[in-house]
Formats: sequence, C-alpha cells, structure tokens
Amino acid sequence: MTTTGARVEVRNLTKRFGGFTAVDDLSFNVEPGRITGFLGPNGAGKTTSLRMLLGLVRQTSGTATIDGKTYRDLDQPLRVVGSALEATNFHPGRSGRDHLRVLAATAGIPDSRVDELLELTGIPAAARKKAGGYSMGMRQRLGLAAALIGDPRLLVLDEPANGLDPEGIRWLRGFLRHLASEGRTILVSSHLLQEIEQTVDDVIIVANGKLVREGTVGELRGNATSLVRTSDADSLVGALRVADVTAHVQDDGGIVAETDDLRLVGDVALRAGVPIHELRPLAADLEQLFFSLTEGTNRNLGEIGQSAGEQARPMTPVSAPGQEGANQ
Ligand SMILES: Nc1ncnc2c1ncn2[C@@H]1O[C@H](COP(=O)(O)OP(=O)(O)OP(=O)(O)O)[C@@H](O)[C@H]1O
Repeated sequence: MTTTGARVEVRNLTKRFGGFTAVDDLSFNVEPGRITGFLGPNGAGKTTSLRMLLGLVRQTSGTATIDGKTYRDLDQPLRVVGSALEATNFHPGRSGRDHLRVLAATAGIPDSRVDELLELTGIPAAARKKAGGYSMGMRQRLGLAAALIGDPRLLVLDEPANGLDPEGIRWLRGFLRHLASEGRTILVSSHLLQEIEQTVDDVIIVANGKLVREGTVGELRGNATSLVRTSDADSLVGALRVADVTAHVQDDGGIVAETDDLRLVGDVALRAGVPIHELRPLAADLEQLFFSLTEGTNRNLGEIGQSAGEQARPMTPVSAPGQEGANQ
C-alpha cells in the first residue's frame, strides 16, 4: 500500500507565554516518506511547537502548515494527521477498544478498523481492559492506535518511546519504518537522542526554543571515516594516499582514513604488503554532538537545577498545567 505523505512547513514559529519565549523563530520542513526526529532537552519547546502545528495552541507569530494548510483549515483532519501528544490522555474507566470505537465513530470510521489497529499495535489482549490499568508501554501503543485511526498521511508523536522497554522500542522502530515506507510523513519528538537515533532519517535539534541544527543523520554524523591499525603506519598512509584516500596517523598510532570503504583499505594494505591489526568504521558520536549543541539548556530545571556556568533561563508559568487551550 502506498500513501502520499503530507509535507510539514514551519516558518518563523514563535510562542511567548507572558514574557517567556518558549518557541523562538523556529523554521523547518518535514518531508514525506521519512522519519524525522524532533530533538531537544526537556523544556526546549518541542511539545509547544507540535501543539501549534496541531492547532491546540495559538502561536504568537509565524506559521505551521500541513500541505500548505493550517490544521484548522484541513477538511478531514483525522485522515490527514494522526497525533499522540500525551500517553496518559485516556478515560481510565474505558477499555482501550471502547476508546478507539468512540474515536472511530466521531470520524465515521468503521469498527473493523479498531480491531485492525489493536492487532497492529500489539495490544489485542488488552482491548477489553480498562485503560486506567494500562502500563505506560500499553498506553503508548493505545495512543499510537488512536493516532492511526483515520489512516493519516502524517503522524506526529510526542516522545513515543517513553515507557517502552527495549523490545517495545525495537517494535516501535520497525513499525514507524513500515509506516514511512508506505509514504507517510512521520515526526517524532524525543529528548533522548539514543532512543531515536536508529529510527530516524532526518533530525531537527532545538534548544531554548530555537533551531540549533538540522539535517539527515548522515549529514550530522559528518564524513564517514575508518580506523585502521598496522605495524607499519607510514607505509600504509603512503599507499592510501596513492589510492586517493586521505589518511593521517593519530597519537595512539591508529590511522584515520577518510573513507568508509573498508574493503578498499584492506586491498590497499594487501597490495602494499602491510599487515592489518584492526580495521573498522569510525562512527561519529552523535550523542556527543547533541550534548554539545544543547548543553545547559534544560529550561525545566530553572536556575537552581542548572549547574554553575550553564545558561539558566528562569521561567514563570502563566497558566497552570491543564489550563492550556486552543485560545492561548
Ligand atoms: N502554558 C504554559 N505557560 C507557561 N510556560 C509554558 C507553558 N507551556 C510550556 N511552557 C514552557 O515552555 C517551555 C517549553 O516547553 P515544552 O513542553 O514545549 O518543551 P519540550 O521541549 O516539549 O520539553 P519536554 O521534553 O520536557 O516535554 C518550557 O520551559 C515550559 O515550561
């Protein structure tokens, strides 16, 4: 099955709560058929941005559109966008199945879709249990099923890996990949890079409400290199250079060659008659990059929680949690 994914465009999006700027002139695109990670530490402005995209919070300025339209202007929103912003948002006394049936009914979707989704998200056995008794992982799966009810072209998931065990995270990864391979657009937020690093194609990193980096995972990792060790580093570096591969010897004697073609490096070494003791790809440390871009920007900690030297930004909530509404 193929689906035409919806394209998301965010332009100069800004949200101020009183004097506090939660989202600050943010611009990015999210492309169909790809999984995009929306990353940033706690308090970076991810949820607020997603809420603006979904028409749940009114922006101070800027735009967030889905195939050129704001959420409010979509004709059949559930058929275009499915979202799971909070895993706990279910009536505790209602079964998972009933929750989905109510949703389906409001959107004119047949009940058969409910069973299909319970099966797809791996919670058919829980279907008759009250959602109040669900584990965090089950709530996440039910949230995902609810998001998919209208077979949407865009899926927006806020911290979907929260509360999932490693097996659950592996399942989620495969599930999202399958949905993207059908052409859908998938936007997933997370404050933990390692949770979604293997899941996403593109990354948007925010800190203090601002965009700090965006690109494909490959671009963020930078040029692929490999590490090779030998007893005759000078000869191998020379032979690699002849083969048009830039290489240099590190302090510990290892050679960093600017290619990820390990076979080429091995062949060059063989021709040069140099023994190889180690040969492996060098993965750039994305986690390190993420920390260096966002270090000290967790605004939820306030001034006290931040360690000395970090840039703390105090915040004063202007409304209590749960009082947020579409008119903000
Ligand atoms: N209604 C509100 N009134 C005042 N401040 C708010 C409101 N909603 C969010 N904020 C603040 O805006 C900032 C961004 O919050 P947001 O929830 O968007 O961040 P986040 O990146 O999603 O973080 P997390 O990973 O913790 O969910 C935070 O400092 C938060 O406390």
